[in-house]
Amino acid sequence: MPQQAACLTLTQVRYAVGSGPRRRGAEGAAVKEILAGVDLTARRGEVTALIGPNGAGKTTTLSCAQGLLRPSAGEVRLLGQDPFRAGAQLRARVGVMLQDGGLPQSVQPKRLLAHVSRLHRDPWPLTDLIDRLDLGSFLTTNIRRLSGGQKQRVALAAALVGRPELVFLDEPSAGLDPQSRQMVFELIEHLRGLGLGIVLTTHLLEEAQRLADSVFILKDGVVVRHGTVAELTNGHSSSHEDDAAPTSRRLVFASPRILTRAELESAPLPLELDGDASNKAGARWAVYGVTSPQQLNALSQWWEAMDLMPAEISFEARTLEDVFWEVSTP
Ligand SMILES: Nc1ncnc2c1ncn2[C@@H]1O[C@H](COP(=O)(O)OP(=O)(O)OP(=O)(O)O)[C@@H](O)[C@H]1O
Repeated sequence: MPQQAACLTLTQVRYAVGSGPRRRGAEGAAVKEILAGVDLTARRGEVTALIGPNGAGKTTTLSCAQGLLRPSAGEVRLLGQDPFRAGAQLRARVGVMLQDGGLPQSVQPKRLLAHVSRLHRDPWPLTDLIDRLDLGSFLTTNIRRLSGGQKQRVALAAALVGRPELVFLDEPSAGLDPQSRQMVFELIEHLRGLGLGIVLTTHLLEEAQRLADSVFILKDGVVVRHGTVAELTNGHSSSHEDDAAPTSRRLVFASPRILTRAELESAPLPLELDGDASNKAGARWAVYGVTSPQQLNALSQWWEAMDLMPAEISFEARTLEDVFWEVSTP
């Protein structure tokens, strides 16, 4: 498949507080580097997900990408322009949905959307947007009185009403119930089909795994891994830290009984409870880094030493969540 055109590129973007071009003269100011050289490309017709632990710099990256913050160094090109210097014309081509919604509180969604719609030359037909996001039942309720999930959907509608070429979504499905989340997923897939570039941050790794064409994992202000979900979960990352990426799948076994601390400590390879399971009879344990028959043998000897016959053994493909944990754990 031919590669889609880039709609956003960040090249070695740095952002520091307590320094920066305007404050260079302020001697002795403590400098905190929040972004330490972020490289990122987002393409039209693709969903690009930015994931990473709290404080990794995701929101700061989006703010630099949108031109809300001026990087201390590096380059941002948003639809071919520098977003920090660009005028209203560029802003009209970009939709932004902020993490806290950023909505006026004492307005009804209907009035807000009609107002935003009038600001654009070729707005999305409001009836269609209202239908797709199921806003009909609370269109005339003041935004202040809406639930968190309803506000999220209004914020998403406001970001889309101008038919942007690129949309930034900061945690678009945070706080949504499963039904609303599904609605938002379907809308994002629809937007991708229309050829929009979609850049989103999320803490929901299933969401990134399901939606994203391209994933960037940020940690301590740098991209530590990036690639498609398949590339990342197979251990092939396009990042410069490639060499450190493990290439194994994980082995999962079900233990017929609780494992003692001493038994866990004597395991030949790192062991973790699978998902949100607890250490009980029947619990599934994941073993990472099984890449050779020798390691499999060591594991088997460990089971023998503990007189433990697993109720189930399987190799499973790694998920984005596994990759995330590998990257985020110190
Ligand atoms: N203006 C500022 N002054 C000082 N520190 C800041 C400033 N802006 C952001 N930070 C710090 O920079 C780090 C990155 O913040 P950012 O909001 O970009 O992270 P994030 O990945 O979006 O986090 P979260 O997942 O919690 O939303 C945090 O430690 C934050 O406290």
